[in-house]
Formats: sequence, C-alpha cells, structure tokens
Amino acid sequence: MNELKQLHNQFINGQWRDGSSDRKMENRNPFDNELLATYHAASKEDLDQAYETAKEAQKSWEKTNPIVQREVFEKAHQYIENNHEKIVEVIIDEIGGTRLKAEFEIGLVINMIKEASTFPFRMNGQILPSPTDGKENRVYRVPLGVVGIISPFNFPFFLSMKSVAPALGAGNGVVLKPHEDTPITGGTMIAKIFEEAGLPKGLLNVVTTEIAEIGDNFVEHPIPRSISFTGSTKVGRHIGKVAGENLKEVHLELGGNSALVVLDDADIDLAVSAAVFSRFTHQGQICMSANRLIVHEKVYDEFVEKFVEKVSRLTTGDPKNSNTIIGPLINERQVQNTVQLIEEGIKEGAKPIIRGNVNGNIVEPVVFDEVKRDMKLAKAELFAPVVSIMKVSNDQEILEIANDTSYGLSGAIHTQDIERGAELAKEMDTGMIHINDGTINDEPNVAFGGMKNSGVSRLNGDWSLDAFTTTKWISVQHTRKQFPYS
Ligand SMILES: NC(=O)c1ccc[n+]([C@@H]2O[C@H](COP(=O)([O-])OP(=O)(O)OC[C@H]3O[C@@H](n4cnc5c(N)ncnc54)[C@H](O)[C@@H]3O)[C@@H](O)[C@H]2O)c1
Ligand SMILES: O=C[C@H](O)CS(=O)(=O)O
Repeated sequence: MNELKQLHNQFINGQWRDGSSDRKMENRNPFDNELLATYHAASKEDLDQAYETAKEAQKSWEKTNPIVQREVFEKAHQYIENNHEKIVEVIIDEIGGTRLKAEFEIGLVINMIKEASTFPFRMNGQILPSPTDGKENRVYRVPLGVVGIISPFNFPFFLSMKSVAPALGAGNGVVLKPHEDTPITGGTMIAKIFEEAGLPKGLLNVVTTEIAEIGDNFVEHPIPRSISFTGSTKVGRHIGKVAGENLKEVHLELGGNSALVVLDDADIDLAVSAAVFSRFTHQGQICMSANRLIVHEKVYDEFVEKFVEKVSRLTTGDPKNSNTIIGPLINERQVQNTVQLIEEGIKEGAKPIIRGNVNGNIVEPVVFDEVKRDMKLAKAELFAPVVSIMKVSNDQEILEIANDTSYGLSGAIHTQDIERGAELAKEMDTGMIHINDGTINDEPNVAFGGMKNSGVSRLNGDWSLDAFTTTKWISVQHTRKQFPYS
C-alpha cells in the first residue's frame, strides 16, 4: 500500500485534517480520469491558522543550532531515497508524468535538498568599516520570517521544493499552496517528508484549496513577508500587483517561449536529440521547453528530416508503461487550449508535417514546418507536444527572431564554434542559454530565472539564500559620540 497516495488532508500546525470550507475538491488521474479522492478545500480561516502557526514556529527555528537544522534536510533526503518507488507512483498517477519524468524530478528534488542543507551554515554576516570614529558596523543575514509559496502543476514536487527547502534552510516558516490539480505531489507529500524528517511542528504548512475560495488572501495576508510564485505570466502579473500593493517582496518564475537555434556548422544529430528532449519531455509542459526550433537554411532539410524521423518514433500513452515517452496533459482544459492553438496555426498558414491524434488527454506530437515569426504559434507559450520549426539565413536574422517574443527564459545554440555560440548567446534576451545542449537545465547552485515576461527573480544557490533572507544593520558606537546639539 502506498500511503503517500492518501495524503488528501490539509497539513496545518503539524496536524492532518480536512479543510474547513464546504467546497469539495477532486483529485483525478489525468490519464484515465480516475477519481483519486475528494476532500474539502482549505478556507480563509485555515489559511490564517497556517500563517499564524508558521510565524509562531519560526521564532525558535531561527535560533535552532545549524547542525540540528541540517539534520532535518539529511533525514528528508533519506526519506525520499527510502520511498523512491512510492514517490514515482504518485507522480505517475497524479500528474501523468512518465517514469523518466518522475526519476528526473526526484533527482532535481534531492539536489535541491542537499543545497538547502548547507544554508544553515551560510547565514554569514559582515563587519563593515565606518566613516564615524569609534563605530562598528555589523550586518547580519536574517530570515524574512514567513514565506508564502505558490507552485504550478508541471513539476510540482521539484518546483515546490525549490522554494520550500531553501526558505526553511534560511530559517523561515513556510505556507505552501500547490496547484489544485497536484495537491499531493506539490504539497502534502512535501509536508509528509519534512514531518518524517523531524521538522518542528507548525514550521511548514500546506493548504490545498482553490483561488475562488481564498481570493487574494494568500498574498495579501499580513504575515508572509515574501511570496515565491512559480506559474504562468498572467497569474504572476496579478500576484506581483497584489504583493506590491501590500509591500511584500515577490519572486516570480513565469512562462517561456524558448528557442533552440541550430547554426550552419552544428552537429545535426546532437541538435536533433537536444531538440526532441527539449520539446517533448513531460509532453512539453516545462517552462524551459523549446517551443521554437530556429534552423539555418544550409542545414534545414537535414535537420527537419532527422527530427521528424525521431519524433515519429516517440511512444505515447499510459505513463505507467515504462516505454512511454509522452503521457497525458494535466487536464482537458489544457488539451482544448492546445487543439485551439493547432487549429489557429493551420488557419494562419503553418503546415503540420506531423499531426498526431488527440485521445482523451493524450496529445500526440505535432510538428509545424516553416513557421513565420508573426504567427501565433511563434508568439505563444506552447505548453504541449507541439513545435514550430523556423528557417533562417544568417546570425542577424536568428537574433531578431529569437528575441521576437515577450518571454525570455531559456534557450540553446548548436554550433561547433563555441565562441560564435557564446557571442550570439550574449545577444539573446534570456535569463539562461546553453551551448550544444537542450533548453531544459536547472542546477541547484546556479542562478535560475528569466528576463522580460518570464519573471523577476533568480533562485538556486546564493540567489535563493538572498531571496529568502534579508539583512539587519546593527551598529555599535564604542566611543562616546558628540552630537551637534543637545
Ligand atoms: N519559470 C519557471 O520556473 C516556471 C516553472 C514551471 C512552470 N512555469 C510556468 O507556469 C505555467 C504553467 O503552470 P500553471 O498552469 O500551474 O500556472 P498557473 O499560473 O495557472 O498556476 C500556478 C499557481 O498559481 C495559482 N493561482 C492561480 N490563480 C491565482 C491567483 N489569482 N492568486 C494566487 N494564486 C493563483 C494556481 O492555483 C497554482 O498553484 C507555464 O506558463 C509555465 O511556463 C514557470
Ligand atoms: O517548468 C519549468 C521547470 O523549472 C522545470 S524543471 O523542473 O526545472 O526542469
């Protein structure tokens, strides 16, 4: 029996209990629509209790010995190792992730926990010189207090943990709200892991609810000093506005429309493999997915032929089957959005050279050839196994097309001339870009985040430490100070 699949209660003040709202939530398997559970949503009162208890618990956590704090992360890591197979099952059943995706996500989570386990020993301050005689300036790094975290549906285990673990490691209390379609993977499973790891009661709370129930309360609530949001640009814009009005720090990790560029001197087989992985992993539901493949005309035909051949061999279907590469999209709404986008693309004149079927929530790969930069397919974030290939003739055109998007998250450039690639990369308006690799990269110690409408934040490593702490200047006047009057 997999007890992780039963985690449908709220986790507030160290207690597992049903939400106190009358509103019923359903959790369904996106592949076969099986009803996994129904439960009551968290109400505004539940949320308030979650924030209050996080605030209370944080006071002593901040003062806890860093060795003791670090041990919690070591035990959390151990719990994940010990329950690896059960976690894989949850990712498959709740979010339709394939085994490959589940293993990838668990690996990211473990690396993030290891990184966060170093935070208690990285709360360093500074002693700074003073222009005032006899004064000593001490700048302490201190936790923010309580952090509110909102996560998306696509990599919920990792993307929740990416803020939860560093926020806790930096001495904060946390309230986490996962996406309504992924309450376990993005929420209660993380609570269970830290409960088993011995995290003090009340420090981490998970509320599973709908926005229709709590409105802007999660962000407006007076207790959290910072909101860490990962999700769509549309919702992120709203969160930023509400957080700003309430004078809270906000970290926004948002959508993308990444380009993978293939130059005329690229290793085409490598570029094809990178493009397939960058587009089709987790059905294309990754913020860094390669939406656009921008290919030099000299190698265009060879690239397209090899790409189409590889895509045609991708297996689709039940994510439980270990051979499946493409499982279901998260819900019917996402399927409908995708179908609409495909139809609009065709109306605009884009030619599908592969057009798979739609079966339930499974969308088989769709490949559009010779997409033009003003088509919606080139502008929108395609959060699905749909890709646009675009033909270009020189580096200048590559830059114009690659940058012709409101997003700026990730990207990739394939070339045998590393410095040509690096020079082009400098001109791309993206927060992250990779040479001779895919667009999907996330390393626990390296700055992660986007430019333009892809976000206003950097996370991981030192950047997460900065995101979840603030500074406090304490000065000591060692000599008797002379004031100008009195
Ligand atoms: N940059 C990144 O690191 C990153 C990572 C993953 C996903 N994403 C982006 O996220 C999107 C897909 O995820 P999604 O569909 O879950 O995004 P979403 O914006 O629809 O939802 C994200 C979260 O916001 C919550 N939410 C929705 N409306 C809200 C409101 N008014 N107030 C407070 N919370 C609200 C949702 O319940 C969910 O928990 C894509 O655009 C993808 O690119 C970005
Ligand atoms: O969707 C974007 C994510 O950041 C995915 S990943 O978990 O970092 O690969």
